[in-house]
Amino acid sequence: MGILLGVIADDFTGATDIASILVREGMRTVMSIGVPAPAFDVHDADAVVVALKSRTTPVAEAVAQSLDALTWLRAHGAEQIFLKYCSTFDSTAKGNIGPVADALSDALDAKIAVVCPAFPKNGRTVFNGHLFVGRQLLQDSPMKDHPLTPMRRSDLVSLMAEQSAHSIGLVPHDVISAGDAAIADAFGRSVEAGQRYVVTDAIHDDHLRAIGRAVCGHKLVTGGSALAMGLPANFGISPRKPAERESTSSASPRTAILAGSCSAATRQQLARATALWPSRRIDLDAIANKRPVVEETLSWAQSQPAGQPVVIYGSADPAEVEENQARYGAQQAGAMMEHTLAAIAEGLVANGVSRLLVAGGETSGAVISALKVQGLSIGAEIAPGVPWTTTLSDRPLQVALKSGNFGGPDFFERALDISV
Ligand SMILES: Nc1ncnc2c1ncn2[C@@H]1O[C@H](COP(=O)(O)OP(=O)(O)OP(=O)(O)O)[C@@H](O)[C@H]1O
Ligand SMILES: O=C(O)[C@@H](O)C(=O)CO
Repeated sequence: MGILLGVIADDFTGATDIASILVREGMRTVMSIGVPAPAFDVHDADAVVVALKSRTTPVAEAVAQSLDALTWLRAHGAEQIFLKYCSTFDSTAKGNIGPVADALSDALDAKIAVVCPAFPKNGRTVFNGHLFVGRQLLQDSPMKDHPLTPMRRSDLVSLMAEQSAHSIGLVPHDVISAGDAAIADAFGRSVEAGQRYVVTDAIHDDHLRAIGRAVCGHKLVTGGSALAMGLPANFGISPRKPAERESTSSASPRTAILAGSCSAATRQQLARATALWPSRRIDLDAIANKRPVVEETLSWAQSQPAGQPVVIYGSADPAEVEENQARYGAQQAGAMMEHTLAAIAEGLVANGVSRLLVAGGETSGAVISALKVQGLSIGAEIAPGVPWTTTLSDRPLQVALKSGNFGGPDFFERALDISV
């Protein structure tokens, strides 16, 4: 028997985010880093999540990678495809959400697909087509200062219309609240009007579950991870009990926290972590000036007490990020920091670190790729959208990939209290 649901995620943290929701809702789920290799073991999975690093790559590359993932997922029986993007609709001026959705819907001959990044438990809601982060419109939230995908508008219909070749509709909250029949009618009208996509409002989880029921049978679904909570039921699968939370034993594995995310949430979490544990800041100028940053950081980490995590971060506030970007270019500044953190991760693992917490989607992509991880199994949830995972490899590592904006101020402390 093949898999039921195939997920194409545009970054690695987003992939673990949706995988943990599918697991919680009862789906046996495996996550592949990149398009699975021929030997990738699907076991008896109901869902496979393919984690790509396609959020900020050139459009053609993102489309090609996503189509490769689609080919693999369909060959393995996927009945429905979910394109997972960020709950803050992170995209560049050229995409990549629209062009990838267009390519997937063309390949699937999908007449309609919803667009719904809402994740109410993490404060992301869609109201009259506008995306909110907490009480702020997306464009007023800290996402306006994101180093790679600054989001300076909030109207999802026009954001999607700019990126896609197709016309876009909106199913507002009153229709969503009116229930399944009203939503199905609205979708039918959108198809008749020739709209390929419908942005759906969603303010709380019940809305997402209703939309989930309404997309039963859609070949393509697009959205944030929370929209996936309603999908397993369409395949006759019901939720499982959440994994038990236990304290880790006193013999904790050697642990490192690596942060490249510059989000307000990560910087707040780092403020606490650096007050608790040995920490070291990575300076972008030092990297640019070819100082031996990786070697120096590794030897510093080796000299720290083994029983405590080490905290290594490049994260900076918006003013400093802006200065760095003016000096080196946004892409180059990001790439220099990502490569450096990835090389540090490789060295740490070689030196015996076996538990890694990584903050930031691009950063996680760089770290996990450098460690040549091929897949992850999903464990206990630390915070909504952030599970512990174990690498599928001969020497398994415990890894948590935290989306920049996820988790409360005590995220890192909580994570270390929860067993994988
Ligand atoms: N001091 C710095 N100056 C400039 N860029 C930086 C600096 N520190 C980190 N960066 C870059 O900022 C980017 C942060 O993106 P990343 O996806 O890792 O975090 P995020 O966007 O907060 O997380 P998510 O995508 O999960 O929301 C990375 O490319 C990182 O290398
Ligand atoms: O949807 C989210 O916010 C996250 O899963 C993510 O994609 C951040 O990179």
